[in-house]
Amino acid sequence: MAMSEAQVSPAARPSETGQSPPEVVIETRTLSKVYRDFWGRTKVQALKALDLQIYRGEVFGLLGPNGSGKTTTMKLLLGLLLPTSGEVYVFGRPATDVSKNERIGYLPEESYLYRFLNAEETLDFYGRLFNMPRSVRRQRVADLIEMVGLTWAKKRPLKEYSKGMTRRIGLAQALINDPDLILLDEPTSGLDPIGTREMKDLILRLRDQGKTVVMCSHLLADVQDVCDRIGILYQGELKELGRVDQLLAMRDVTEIRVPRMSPEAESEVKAVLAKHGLEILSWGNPTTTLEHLFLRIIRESEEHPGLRAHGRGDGHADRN
Ligand SMILES: Nc1ncnc2c1ncn2[C@@H]1O[C@H](COP(=O)(O)OP(=O)(O)OP(=O)(O)O)[C@@H](O)[C@H]1O
Repeated sequence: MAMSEAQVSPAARPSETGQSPPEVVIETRTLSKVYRDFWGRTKVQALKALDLQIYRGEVFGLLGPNGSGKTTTMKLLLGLLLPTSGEVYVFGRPATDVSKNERIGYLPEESYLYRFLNAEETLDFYGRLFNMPRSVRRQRVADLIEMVGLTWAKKRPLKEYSKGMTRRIGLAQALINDPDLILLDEPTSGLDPIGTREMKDLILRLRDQGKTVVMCSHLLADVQDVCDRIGILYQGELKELGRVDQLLAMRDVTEIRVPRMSPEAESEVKAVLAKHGLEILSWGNPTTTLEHLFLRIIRESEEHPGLRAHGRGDGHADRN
């Protein structure tokens, strides 16, 4: 993700500006989890000696293949599971201290919501669990429904919701208590490209408000798009950790982008490169992303209903 100076997360700032270190929101120290069977025998070592710090105001992505320990880590952070060994601190308190959960919002991989309640009733119910006064609750519910784009369906029972709509109401529920830390398990799963873009924009908005977001996802393009830092788990071990832009940078390749070149300029540039003994690894027009193309077509179709000329593989791609 190309980040402007203003977008750089607090996690990146100290080394660049010499300011005081960022606030640590999550800290795990040699955190391990073993699932045991009925007789107490080791069944699965789900997490092995995880050392991790996550800072205020960053979007952190936890990646890994199926069964690598992502959900286990989330549950340990929430205090839903107890570690076999090691420590977990959230907001400086042990994860088992449930009072810290008042500052956490959690979107599980599958939301278990009451199918016969509508969106308003669902959020009102969760607002009541947080002892929110009626007037505050009413406003918060309306704001969240608007934020996740479900105003048009707010009176429909959740059993009629599509997977994408269910994901949205799940997110609204996770945000009901205006949490400082938001844990999202597969936030974009089941969403169409528009819903995915909206979810990603929402995550970035939460980050810009100073919230901390930790997300697990198999959708790597989404992770690359929104995460400041990632950790990659494999069989319960942290194999890689770092800033996305730094991990993905190809330091031994130089890329230059200029507006379309004239044939004369092209041959001159090629001559200069040859003079310096530089082999051209690729030359041509860059491509846009499929997400960009899809969103542009939908936007244009909304603005101009009716038949659309298609099949333009002729270089009309967006520049970025
Ligand atoms: N309750 C449980 N009892 C026994 N083993 C479990 C339990 N929950 C998870 N495991 C095992 O722990 C390991 C890690 O599981 P976890 O659900 O944390 O992985 P994950 O990375 O979230 O996977 P996925 O991408 O499939 O959601 C897996 O081998 C899983 O089978």
